[in-house]
Amino acid sequence: MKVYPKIGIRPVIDGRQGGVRESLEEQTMAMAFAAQTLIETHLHYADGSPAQCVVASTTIGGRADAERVRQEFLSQNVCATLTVTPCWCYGTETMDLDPMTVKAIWGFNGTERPGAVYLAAAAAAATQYGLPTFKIYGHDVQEADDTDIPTDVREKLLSFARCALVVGQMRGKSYVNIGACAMGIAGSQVSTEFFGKYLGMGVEYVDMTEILRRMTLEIYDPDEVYQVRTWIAEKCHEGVDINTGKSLPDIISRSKVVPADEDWDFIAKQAVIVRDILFGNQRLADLGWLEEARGHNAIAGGFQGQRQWTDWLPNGDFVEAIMASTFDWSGPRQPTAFATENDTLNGAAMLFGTLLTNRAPIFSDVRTYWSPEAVKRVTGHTLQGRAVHGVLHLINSGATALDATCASRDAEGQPTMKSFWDMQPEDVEACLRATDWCRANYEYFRGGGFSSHFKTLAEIPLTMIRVNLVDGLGPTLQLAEGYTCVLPEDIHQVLDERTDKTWPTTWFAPRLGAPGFESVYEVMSAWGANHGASVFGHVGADLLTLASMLRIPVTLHNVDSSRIFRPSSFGGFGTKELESADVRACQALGPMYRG
Ligand SMILES: C[C@H](O)[C@@H](O)[C@@H](O)C(=O)CO
Ligand SMILES: [Mn+2]
Repeated sequence: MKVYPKIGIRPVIDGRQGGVRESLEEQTMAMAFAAQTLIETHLHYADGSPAQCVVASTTIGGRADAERVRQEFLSQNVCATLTVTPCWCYGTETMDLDPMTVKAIWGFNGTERPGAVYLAAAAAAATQYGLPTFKIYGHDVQEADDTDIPTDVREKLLSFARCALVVGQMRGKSYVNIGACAMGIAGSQVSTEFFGKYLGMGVEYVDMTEILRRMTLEIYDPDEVYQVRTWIAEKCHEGVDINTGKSLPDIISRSKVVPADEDWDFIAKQAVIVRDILFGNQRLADLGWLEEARGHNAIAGGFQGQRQWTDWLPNGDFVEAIMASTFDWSGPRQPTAFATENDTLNGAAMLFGTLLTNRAPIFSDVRTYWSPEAVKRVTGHTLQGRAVHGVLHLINSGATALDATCASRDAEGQPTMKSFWDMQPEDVEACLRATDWCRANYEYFRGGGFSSHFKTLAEIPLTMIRVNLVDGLGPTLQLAEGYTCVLPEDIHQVLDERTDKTWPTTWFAPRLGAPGFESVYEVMSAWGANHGASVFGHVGADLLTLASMLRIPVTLHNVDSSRIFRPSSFGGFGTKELESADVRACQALGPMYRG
């Protein structure tokens, strides 16, 4: 039975019996239950289940109560605690001292009993003790009997809980590393220290030959493979074949060992097998393959592909695109952060984005900066609207979710990218109709295969994310909030056909103005690697909060300082230069799972 990571809610109280404690019991518990209701009715786990909290059975008036509650939480997989109080309490005698929980304290802003004073005292202790804690305190004084949660407090409670549940969902799970390093991409050289010490995850190593072993020994559900093959035939429409008419060198024609008309058969098996490697499949146990049935405890993964696979076998683009999407042949289901070229750091960025938003991730090369001048020169078109300052061409074969077509429609009929549990059959059909599957470019992919091909059809808010490893500093995060842009079809064609025209394209314009965001060109220049992972919405503030929980400094972002929500102790490293304070706080704290 799955024990979901939970938010443990700790109602803390002035322990003085004989009047004070008794007079506060009801209000204190009411705060705890109000916070529980807010979180459980607004947040979801990645599998669509409602978020879960566990409220302490008693108020906490001192260390004995605190320990009793800690014991209660032990069996509940509590990854974070939210301490709530309307009054003065005794800081270190009641605070959560567990180094492995993410912490916040909500001090009620009511002046009859000073909840703010406990908040400040406990936060000071947390700073002294190296237990980073988020402070939550309403802007306006409330009546003591007011059980409503003010909007500013709601937003911080939800942001804290949303990010804390991302931390909890990653903890104990695996990045499944299928293959090795792709084409010398440093992010493709997996760091067990990063995944282990910063995310609390394990790395599972699976050689690409495992896919061939399972194909050869038929370690897959033949009925499902048939279902996939049938679905592909019905739903995956082939696009242009740029190999047609080309006299390919002998080295290429000799390299393609799967006949072209059998590529989809091969790919259907590959898709089922890769999913089974990550998550397991009870059907394999029915077929006698007990070990394979258990999977590798994945929450994310990546496939090397290039080049030792794709130089002779059909590529993994279909597998990667479908894994990242909110649906497959069985209908809507949870998307997976699954990195092409096994770029593990972009896989981590995909994971952060999809767990924070419960939307599908987009994996892209940050391929080209198109200045307005260059677009004018080659097309005669003047970029307008959100593209007016130039655009970044986000494009990569493989792991771009088909949701990025933006063919899905929200309740108002507007283009969007949805959570899988909101995907309607017509959304799935629309995403598939907006995608065609082009034969792989044999010059790149000698083994053939098919690549998803589409363009993002709408202007939506988008946040692009990157995790980098910086020697001497460790992991860092970059993010850029902005918008996708829709270029006139003829203009898109000209620009798209100058590069790999058989892959998915998203035109992206980062929001300018913040330091490092002086121009679209500057954003690309500052970006830490060839890849970026993007998700629907402007989620930069939550990414900053999540990064601070993981002690990963953010070295590029365009989030207004008023939206930044980090543990109060980060302010102890300075309040003027927030970026350097962030770096120093993360360095001082070190990774959460430092062993
Ligand atoms: C097909 C090519 O090798 C691409 O995979 C390559 O240009 C990249 O995407 C590099 O990130
Ligand atoms: Mn790439």
